[in-house]
Amino acid sequence: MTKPTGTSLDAHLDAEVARDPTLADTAATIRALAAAAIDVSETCGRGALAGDMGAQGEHNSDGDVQKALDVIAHKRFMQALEQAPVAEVASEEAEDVVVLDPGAPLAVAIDPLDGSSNIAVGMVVGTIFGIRPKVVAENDPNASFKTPGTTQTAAGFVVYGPATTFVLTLGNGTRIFTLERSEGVFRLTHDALQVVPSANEYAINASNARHWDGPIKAFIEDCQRGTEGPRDRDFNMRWTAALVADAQRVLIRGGVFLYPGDSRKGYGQGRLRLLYETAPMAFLMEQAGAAATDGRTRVLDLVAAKIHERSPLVFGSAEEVATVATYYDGRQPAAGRSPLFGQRGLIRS
Ligand SMILES: O=P(O)(O)OC[C@H]1O[C@](O)(COP(=O)(O)O)[C@@H](O)[C@@H]1O
Ligand SMILES: [Mg+2]
Ligand SMILES: [Mg+2]
Repeated sequence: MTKPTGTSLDAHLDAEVARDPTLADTAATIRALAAAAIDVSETCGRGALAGDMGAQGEHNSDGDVQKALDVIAHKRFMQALEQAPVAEVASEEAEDVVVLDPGAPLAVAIDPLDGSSNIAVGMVVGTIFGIRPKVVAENDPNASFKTPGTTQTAAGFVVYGPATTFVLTLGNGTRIFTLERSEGVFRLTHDALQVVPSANEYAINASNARHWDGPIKAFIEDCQRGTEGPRDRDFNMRWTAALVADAQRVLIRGGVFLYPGDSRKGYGQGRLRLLYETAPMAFLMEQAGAAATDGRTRVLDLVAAKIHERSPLVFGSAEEVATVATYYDGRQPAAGRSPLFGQRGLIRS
């Protein structure tokens, strides 16, 4: 781990704007989001004392049942973005794009509360955001969100865990800032992260195995076969049910995260949403020397047709992400795989 330098997030943003003055509005927006994140962290930190944060309400646009904390976080971040140079917001918790200051230069995609299934049981949750230039188009209110992830000027996520961390890129590396609660200041603790290219840890919700396509089944099966299979090394598995927690672990110690599309109804493109989950994560990962695809295609090149569009996601150590792609394009030997491979898990080493 790089030694904590203690630089504050504000000082880092000042330095980034000095490096590239076109980032001034992006930096102002990040400052607003960071202030709101501290408030949400306070609420998360009170756990059940803050009330039943997992209480179920309406369904959001993606069909998920909204939890109380989803709505609280959404409202707090929208308040923050009203005070920032932001024209419009695509939020997981709002059906349509929310217009704030039409003349402002930026658009923000946000997952106000990531890992919602963890709320009621007091496990790690987070927030994810991507910032991009506003695009004006006569007949399309969503035009700003119909550009590839490469147009993002910044991306980040917050982890409300044992510590509250603010993970950020403005296109000049990925860094982790940790909240010094006594000061109410985020301070640099992991500078210019570089994700190890190869690692022995994968993250996937293994309960969905029977729903995966052949390449994912084969990739995971080979990880599970360890030294007795073609990977010739043993793997460990983690699944936190919070994308932000898995992403922070991958940034710090490497590994590969997979949320593939599967055969369940509505999961053909997986569970995660391109604009406010996979594209911000992809920017952060690539800026840390890692990779992010939908299994085959670079996530940052993808363009959303709808603001809540889902996309499969594979990210992490670059060699592992590349290895997954070889299972899709048939470069992996099918040797030893029965024609019924995967239906009944016939391979038993
Ligand atoms: O419950 P599953 O299918 O394992 O999915 C877990 C994934 O769903 C998510 O919770 C989706 O995010 P939201 O909670 O913001 O909807 C991710 O954080 C997490 O990686
Ligand atoms: Mg989420
Ligand atoms: Mg969410």
